[in-house]
Amino acid sequence: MAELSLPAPAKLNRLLHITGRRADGYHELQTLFQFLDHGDTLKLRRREDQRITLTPALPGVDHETNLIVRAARLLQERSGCRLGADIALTKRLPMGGGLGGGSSNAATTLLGLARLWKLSVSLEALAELGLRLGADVPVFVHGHAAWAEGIGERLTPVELDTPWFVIVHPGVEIATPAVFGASQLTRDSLPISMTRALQEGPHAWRNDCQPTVRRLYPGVGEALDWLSDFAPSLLTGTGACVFCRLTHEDQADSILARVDEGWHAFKARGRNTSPLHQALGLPRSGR
Ligand SMILES: C[C@](O)(CO)[C@H](O)COP(=O)(O)OP(=O)(O)OC[C@H]1O[C@@H](n2ccc(N)nc2=O)[C@H](O)[C@@H]1O
Ligand SMILES: Nc1ncnc2c1ncn2[C@@H]1O[C@H](COP(=O)(O)OP(=O)(O)OP(=O)(O)O)[C@@H](O)[C@H]1O
Repeated sequence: MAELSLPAPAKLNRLLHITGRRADGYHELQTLFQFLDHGDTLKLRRREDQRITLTPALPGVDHETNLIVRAARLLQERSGCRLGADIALTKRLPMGGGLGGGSSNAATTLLGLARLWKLSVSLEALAELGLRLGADVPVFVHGHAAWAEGIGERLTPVELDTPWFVIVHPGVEIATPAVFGASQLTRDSLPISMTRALQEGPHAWRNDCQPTVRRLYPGVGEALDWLSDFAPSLLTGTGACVFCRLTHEDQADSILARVDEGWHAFKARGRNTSPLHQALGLPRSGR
């Protein structure tokens, strides 16, 4: 096998609490991660030399800073592998959308290249490597919906409802550090137990970044207000995407038919097992 075509799915933060800030500036979170059956696609082809090529380039992202290239280089360094890869990316996820596109691209690269290069490396080791690239990478590596704590890397697998979602991107790119650096951000939510969060259920779930993002990016507030007329809506991550939960696909279709021009919107189904892990035929992660 010299070539693989693999999904890099989106994630939603179904709930996001900020419970503190560490000395290094990173925030302590509690979140519920779930995957969507929608995302980018990576085609990976093995090279016999050590070059990593990526097409097309992403606007505003240098080759060496692209998370796909960084993930590939990290894996080469860590494993001592002398192979390379030609990688073709089909980008569907908006950048700076809170859907974890870059992190998911990195995780797909790590798992895909480990398979292509026939490396014997555990998911645990790949998740550790991934954490150096971003707080959201480990959940994509482990591949199961999860309750996350720490900076998002301490994961407990969970089973969540798997409804249809409508996801709206209001055409604003939000840099995660801009939200985490905002002075008004709530940083002192009381930690709750995973059991309590799951018992309370989707009706009670909130995102602590939402009030700050509304204030800083009025376009996101408009999308939230618009979508909330159909069903309770929330921000994912630090935005800019907002989503609502629906029981039937045709409810999603009727919302999509009314979306404003200038907004990008799509429907997707929640998935507790990552489409990446399904594509690779990986058994459920043991943690
Ligand atoms: C908000 C979430 O999307 C929730 O899933 C993630 O926690 C963000 O994860 P990510 O995009 O992978 O973030 P990283 O690339 O690790 O960090 C980007 C920047 O966001 C801030 N950051 C990120 C994660 C975190 N727990 N606390 C932070 O304060 C830091 O300023 C960091 O420099
Ligand atoms: N392969 C990649 N795909 C997307 N963004 C990348 C990639 N490599 C580097 N980046 C950089 O990372 C930034 C964040 O991208 P990403 O799409 O992951 O945002 P996000 O969905 O808001 O992430 P999160 O939810 O993890 O905060 C981009 O603005 C871009 O500069």
